[in-house]
Amino acid sequence: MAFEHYRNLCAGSLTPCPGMNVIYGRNAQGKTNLLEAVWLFTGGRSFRGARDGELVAFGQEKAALHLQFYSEEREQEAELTIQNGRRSASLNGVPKRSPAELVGKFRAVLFSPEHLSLIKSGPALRRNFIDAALCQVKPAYAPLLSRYHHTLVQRNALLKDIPRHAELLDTLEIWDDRLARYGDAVARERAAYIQKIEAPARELYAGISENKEQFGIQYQKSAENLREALAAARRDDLQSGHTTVGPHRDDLEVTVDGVSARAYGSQGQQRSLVLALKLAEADVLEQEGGEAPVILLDDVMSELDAGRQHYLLNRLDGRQVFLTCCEPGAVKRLEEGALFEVRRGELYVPTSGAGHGD
Ligand SMILES: Nc1ncnc2c1ncn2[C@@H]1O[C@H](COP(=O)(O)OP(=O)(O)OP(=O)(O)O)[C@@H](O)[C@H]1O
Repeated sequence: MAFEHYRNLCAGSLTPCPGMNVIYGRNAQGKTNLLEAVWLFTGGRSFRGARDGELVAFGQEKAALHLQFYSEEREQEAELTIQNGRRSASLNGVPKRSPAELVGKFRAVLFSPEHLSLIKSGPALRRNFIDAALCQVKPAYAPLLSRYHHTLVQRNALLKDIPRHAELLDTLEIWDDRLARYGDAVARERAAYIQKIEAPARELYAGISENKEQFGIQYQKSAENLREALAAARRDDLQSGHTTVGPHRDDLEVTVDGVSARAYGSQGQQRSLVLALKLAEADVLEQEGGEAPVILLDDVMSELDAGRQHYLLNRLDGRQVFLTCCEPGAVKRLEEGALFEVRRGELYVPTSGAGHGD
């Protein structure tokens, strides 16, 4: 992996080992920037919600990233450049029309402290958890989801225009049909993914929690038949100026012993559930894609107690992991990994560590 003028990372490269790669350093040195750069090769956007233009180092015009990876049983390489507020990509020397065309090529699972509030946060984070995973499991899902969101934006604009232009009311039918078609497909894919993830997540949760609690997970649709629900909600939608039913309002319900983990789960239970869901995401990605995804753990170890840290590291044995932390000595076993220190945007390989790189 090589980078140039990416956020505070000036110019350098990282040669990781196939197992645990520990990227450590003090706060605000560039550790997360490095993981974010790796994540961009999944074809998605910055996991911090940054605009593309914000990824270019202050005072520079262009950022460049290069990644060599093994996928589809061969060595591949991808390049990303960010210039004029836009990302562009190439794969094995061939320019792509959009970076989204990289989706499904290089696959990764990201686990960061924000995910720890997955159970108790609002539904948007839970929908995002499903969508981010599903885009990689099934690359055709990404354009479907973006068609749904595009149609939703159009319908909402129309809902706001109709009170001033009554003649537009007839066109609402067309948008309802389109939204229902894409929306039903989005909800179907999400529900199928949740079904797939349930068994591995249940097994993982049993392993982490070491007791016999029953784990359950269910995709909750805001409407069974979206076309009918849109018609029924039309008056409300026209009044509020936005669409009140559809997959953008759906949620994910996680239960322990039959009761909502969000409403009743302890903080410990919620953390174990998130850990189980994230590890299950990696298992499903591997099952479906035939290859193990790369695991990106951003600053998550310090948020987990010793038992959960131990479980996580054991379960990830044999996978390629990139983990950021402030102090590798604080977590048992991390010092056995390849160590990379980040200091003010520069990458160093400590001479006493087991790490290697350039
Ligand atoms: N476009 C940019 N150009 C230059 N520097 C940037 C840019 N965007 C962010 N930074 C700098 O990157 C640094 C933050 O890096 P990063 O988020 O990777 O920190 P970190 O090492 O993960 O720290 P922590 O342990 O606190 O999470 C900040 O100093 C910030 O000012």
